[in-house]
Amino acid sequence: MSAQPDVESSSASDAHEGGFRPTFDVSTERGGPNYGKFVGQVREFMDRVRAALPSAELTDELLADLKSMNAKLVDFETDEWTSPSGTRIDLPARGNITLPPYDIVDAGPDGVDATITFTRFNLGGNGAAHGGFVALLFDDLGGMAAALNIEGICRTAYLKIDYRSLTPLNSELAVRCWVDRVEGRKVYVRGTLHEGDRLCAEMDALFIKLKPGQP
Ligand SMILES: CCCCCCCCCC(=O)SCCNC(=O)CCNC(=O)[C@H](O)C(C)(C)COP(=O)(O)OP(=O)(O)OC[C@H]1O[C@@H](n2cnc3c(N)ncnc32)[C@H](O)[C@@H]1OP(=O)(O)O
Repeated sequence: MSAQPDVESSSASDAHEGGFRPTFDVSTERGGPNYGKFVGQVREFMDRVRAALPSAELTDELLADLKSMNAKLVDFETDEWTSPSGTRIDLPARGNITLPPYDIVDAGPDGVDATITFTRFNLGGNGAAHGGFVALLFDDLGGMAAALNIEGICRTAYLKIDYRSLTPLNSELAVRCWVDRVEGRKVYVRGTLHEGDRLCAEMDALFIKLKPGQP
């Protein structure tokens, strides 16, 4: 972990008055020391499923394995504030398997710099990344840039992506998000995604600072 956003810690039992919790229990321990490797295996599995043409026998075998693994997790469900998948700030994308596994290079009020390598799971068509994953990447990192700039929690009001050139798989890309201007509760955020010098996509987004208790 080189430069993760400075998210304050709060007790999981803190009331948040029905609103988006402004602080949450960050953790580098939940799920154990091998939780990152576990997430890595989950991500590799999703890549391999996307890429594979399994035999009928292998599909049946994997189906049984997956039923067994799902059954093991049933009794360990927890809320979003304490699940390591989303709060493990030492892991790519906070360990959140929903997100592309970006790595934060630098994050602060001036903006967020990160790297991302899209893989087979992120395939859109004909070898390029799906535009929805590009938007997801920008939504999360744009929201982070907004939150760090205003020191408050925001929600996305709009998110506009210009896809300037194809976004490749299996190549490390640089993503940057920064606050362009703040007008009251309105936080205008811009972003870029590059492969080397080549611009793949740009973001223009509006995030709204939530009022106390606002969900
Ligand atoms: C460190 C961890 C970082 C984690 C980052 C995670 C980022 C993830 C972010 C998300 O994905 S959030 C989920 C997607 N977004 C939503 O579900 C939001 C759904 N919409 C809402 O909840 C409300 O519409 C919203 C909070 C965005 C705004 O409602 P409000 O009642 O708080 O504000 P209001 O409608 O009064 O608008 C405030 C100002 O923004 C303006 N505005 C709102 N929506 C707009 C819009 N879409 N376009 C342009 N302007 C807009 C509005 O005109 C007004 O301008 P003025 O102050 O000048 O009058």
